[in-house]
Amino acid sequence: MNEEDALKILEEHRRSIDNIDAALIYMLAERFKQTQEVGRLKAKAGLEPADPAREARQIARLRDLAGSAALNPDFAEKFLSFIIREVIQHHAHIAQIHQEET
Ligand SMILES: C=C(O[C@@H]1C=C(C(=O)O)C=C[C@H]1O)C(=O)O
Repeated sequence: MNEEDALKILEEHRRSIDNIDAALIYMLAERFKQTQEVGRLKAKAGLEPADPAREARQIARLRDLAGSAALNPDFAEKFLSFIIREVIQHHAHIAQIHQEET
């Protein structure tokens, strides 16, 4: 294959990759909207920011889904754990603000 043809194909792949990246950003934004609400709810009710039992269930489920989607389950776990760590930090921050206000 010559370079010109290869560059055309590369461009098509990259257009699709850009669409997927945009979808990921929108999906993450929606997820964080929900988790921020959960953080406020937990702060008001005095619940802990983290719920390790729920996380274990989510990780087991996503590892399973990853396996059937031909995605590396270790990567799926790392990715979800990274997001959850960030969410828990947000929850701890929301709880701290709530405590200072009451
Ligand atoms: C969102 C929650 O809070 C935390 C964050 C989670 C998540 O981002 O999915 C899951 C469990 C909790 O550690 C929750 O309890 O549902």
